[in-house]
Amino acid sequence: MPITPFKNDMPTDWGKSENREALNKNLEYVRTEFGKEYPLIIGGKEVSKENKLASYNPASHHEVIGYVSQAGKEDIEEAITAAKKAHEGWGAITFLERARYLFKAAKIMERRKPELVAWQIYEAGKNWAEADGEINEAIDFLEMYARKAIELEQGENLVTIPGIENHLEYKPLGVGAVISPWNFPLAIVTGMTVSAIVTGNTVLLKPASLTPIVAAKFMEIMHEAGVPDGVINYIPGSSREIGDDLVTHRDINFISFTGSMEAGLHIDELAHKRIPNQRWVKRVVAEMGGKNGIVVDESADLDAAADGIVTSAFGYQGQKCSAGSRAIIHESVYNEMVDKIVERTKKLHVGPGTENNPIGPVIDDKAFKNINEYIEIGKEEGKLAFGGNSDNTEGYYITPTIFKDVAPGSRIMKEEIFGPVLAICKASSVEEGIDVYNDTQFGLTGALYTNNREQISYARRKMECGNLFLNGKCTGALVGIQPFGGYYMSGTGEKTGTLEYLLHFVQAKTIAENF
Ligand SMILES: NC(=O)c1ccc[n+]([C@@H]2O[C@H](COP(=O)([O-])OP(=O)(O)OC[C@H]3O[C@@H](n4cnc5c(N)ncnc54)[C@H](O)[C@@H]3O)[C@@H](O)[C@H]2O)c1
Ligand SMILES: N[C@@H](CCC=O)C(=O)O
Repeated sequence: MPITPFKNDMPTDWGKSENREALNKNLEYVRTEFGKEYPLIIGGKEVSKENKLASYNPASHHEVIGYVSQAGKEDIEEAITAAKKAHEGWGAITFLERARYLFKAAKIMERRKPELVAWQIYEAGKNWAEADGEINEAIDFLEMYARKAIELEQGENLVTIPGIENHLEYKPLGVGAVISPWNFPLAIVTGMTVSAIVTGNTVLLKPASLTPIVAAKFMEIMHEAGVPDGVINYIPGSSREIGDDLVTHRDINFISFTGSMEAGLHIDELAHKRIPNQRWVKRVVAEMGGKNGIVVDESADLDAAADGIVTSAFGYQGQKCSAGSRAIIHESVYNEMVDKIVERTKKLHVGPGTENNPIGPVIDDKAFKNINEYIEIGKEEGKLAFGGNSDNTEGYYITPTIFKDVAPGSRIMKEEIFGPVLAICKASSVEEGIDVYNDTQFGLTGALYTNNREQISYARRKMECGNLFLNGKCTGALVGIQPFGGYYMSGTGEKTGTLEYLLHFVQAKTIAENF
């Protein structure tokens, strides 16, 4: 079967009654699965532990979604042994053979989409579109990495000289750790894991403790796709208990991490400490946080800019690494823009994702407290223009909150809040606005709204971020269309979904045969 060109998976049309019915049926079905236990999976075997962690519904925090066995140090050893064994066969087959498992998994995911959307809604607190978009992204990663891996098969075209056959081929690194965040519990788990395995490596997957059940669903899909035992070992557990052992283990050759800057830097530092009998310099891929922003010029389409700002700031409650938590607005349209932003935000209803509310709960009690602390800081640093209320009696709800007249260097303009909080400040020109935009440690996503061509060219050169959007929102990058990944303290890596990203997980070997 010839492999067709890559195409992005399409969002579900919720206007169609059959799609709404399928989701409602699955919301009911998934509910009947609440409270189940999920074991570790090591070398294909289920390992149930006494130490279990409950995963809760953030929209209704007395509800347990399920219980997940927690890996201890001994399980890390077992999983590494299983992964090493599995690597003997998996690392030896071709890229094309491995890619076929990804194509198969993409089809299974597509078939199970309404169920996966339902799990996301319950465990991650997403609404329908956010949950659906994540399944699209996971499918896109499977389809894209499969195709990119096939490109690696032929190696590199080398200069030829008579009498010698020269060849460059790509070899896997061996066993690695995949450490994922909670906010994209399917898409990022899928992207990180399959990029590592399609290149011939075997992995230990440590999902985030807040969303391990969606990751268990990913494991089911990869199993159904026929991925051999031991290629992906599922080892949820406390990062405090097992994190350092995993990262420093002599036989872990690479760590693919996505999460906060703090954890990423800790892992990066630890991974590069010398260890006895070291055979590898570990590779660390660390995709980290952001403090993204949108700059608006007086020439911009102000309605489009207000739409973009509100969607970027409050989509998934601002819990995206790409969230646009700052708006930097030209002084001549400042008041008008603030009004437009507030007016749109007022219409965002807060409530559970099951009912498809635009704003759902934040992920847990810790996030709820942290975001509320930032709201208190915001009251000192700016003027509250909207929101500022929260209620955690049933779920962890925070109204989308807007601060205006915030000074450029203030904390809410520089620190990642990871919640529904938008800081707005004034600039006297786009150039000044871009300077303010650039004034953070991060460099993940950014946007400029303007109708001035010179400013567009200026932003192309000067806005320091991995993903720049011109006259568009700064969230929702699509695989293959806007390959994703940041500058500075936002990440070390190449863009996700690309051939270069796959090169993180291989080493090149040249072979010269003289005739
Ligand atoms: N750049 C990106 O592509 C991207 C994508 C999604 C999320 N993020 C970032 O992730 C963060 C939110 O996710 P989070 O709260 O899950 O992040 P986090 O750093 O708390 O946790 C991420 C993962 O790392 C593990 N971990 C934490 N400390 C560890 C340690 N010492 N050793 C080993 N593992 C450890 C966690 O258990 C979890 O699995 C935000 O900062 C967000 O911006 C970035
Ligand atoms: N890739 C996603 C963000 C992932 C991080 O949380 C976006 O583009 O919005």
